[in-house]
Amino acid sequence: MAISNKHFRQQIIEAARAGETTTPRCPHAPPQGQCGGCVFQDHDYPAQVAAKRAALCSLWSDDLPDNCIDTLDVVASPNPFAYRTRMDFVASKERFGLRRGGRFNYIIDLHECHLIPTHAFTAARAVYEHAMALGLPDYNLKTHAGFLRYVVVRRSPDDELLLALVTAAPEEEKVSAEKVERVALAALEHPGVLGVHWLINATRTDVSFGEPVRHWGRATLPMRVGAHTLEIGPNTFFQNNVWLLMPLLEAVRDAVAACGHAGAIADLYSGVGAIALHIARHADRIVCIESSGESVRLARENSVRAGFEHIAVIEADVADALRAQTTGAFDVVVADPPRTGLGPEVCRELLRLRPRRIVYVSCNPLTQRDDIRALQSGYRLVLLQGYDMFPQTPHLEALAVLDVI
Ligand SMILES: C[S@@+](CC[C@H](N)C(=O)[O-])C[C@H]1O[C@@H](n2cnc3c(N)ncnc32)[C@H](O)[C@@H]1O
Repeated sequence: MAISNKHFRQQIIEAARAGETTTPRCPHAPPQGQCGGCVFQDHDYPAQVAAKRAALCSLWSDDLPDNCIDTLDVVASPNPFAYRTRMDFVASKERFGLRRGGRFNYIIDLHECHLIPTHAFTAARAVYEHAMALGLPDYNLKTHAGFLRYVVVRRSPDDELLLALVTAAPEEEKVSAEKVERVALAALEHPGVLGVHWLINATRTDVSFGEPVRHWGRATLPMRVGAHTLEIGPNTFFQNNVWLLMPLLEAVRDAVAACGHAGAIADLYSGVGAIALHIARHADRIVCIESSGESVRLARENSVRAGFEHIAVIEADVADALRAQTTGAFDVVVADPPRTGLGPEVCRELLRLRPRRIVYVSCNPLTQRDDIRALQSGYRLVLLQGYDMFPQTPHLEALAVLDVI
């Protein structure tokens, strides 16, 4: 049955709302508030996880036998609050916060947010207030006038912080630069803040990334994950849930290790190398493929710092890089694509390359299911497990393991 992302999310929301109610921790969360960041904070966390499990089972009901559906599980987040490693707060029309559910241009002015620790929210809000006090105008999403677009806070498992002011191109460069510097230097005084970036997004596109202009303090944030520390930058991706990060990486590592020591493993969509470092001991050679230049540079530095000389990081589009490989080039492939999934082209290349095992981490179960269907002429699904990386929201992550037929 064809199902849209919207329908899938709605299914989760409705099922969670059928569960036990509880008092939301945050006054901005529904039903009292209208913040779109948390959709069902007023419902028990176990009911949220059960709703995600039910939606995953229903999604797979046509493809898997009943006994597999019965054992399908979603791993709960050990803590459903203060879990995020990144929050992107919008600054617009004298408001600082998140969008109202379903409304692009209506920002809920937040005075607390429980998806990140209190000190992380306080530091981000202080940046906004200081910028406003200095007369750096926030950004109007409709007219595109103004300057400060987002305050982004990245947070490590050790609760250290890297902040970014994402702005439009300044009209008066020198005056704006001086004011941004004052905001950044004051932000560095907040507990846990290691560094502050100024990023410029001069386009009309509403994204919370930008061209790095300058930074104060540290340029990167150390993310200590298990035995390794990975440096991340202001524009790099990192897994979003500090509490489930290690369980997910361990499950990926176990799925890789179960194949025995490999000659070569490909880590597709490798980011700054979080997965590569955790599976490094299980192969003679790891080939990471990643399109973001900033992530590629950091992945190389992270591998060297971890003492691994057998990790190569290729800056390329995954489909292009796979096309250049010969059949049998990789014993195992790990893939962790963006929400759009692998897509038909990458699936075609994987069928041609025929790795023994594909370990597929996904933040979009719908595209993951489509990709697995596209791979079924050469692969059978041997494990599927949900991970609630995004409590209080209708999103979930899923890990699939496929073996060659
Ligand atoms: C979901 S993240 C996974 C990152 C990494 N595996 C981790 O665990 O931190 C997806 C990554 O794929 C990269 N990416 C997106 N499209 C790509 C493409 N077509 N080719 C290569 N990399 C891509 C993004 O820059 C991002 O780093």
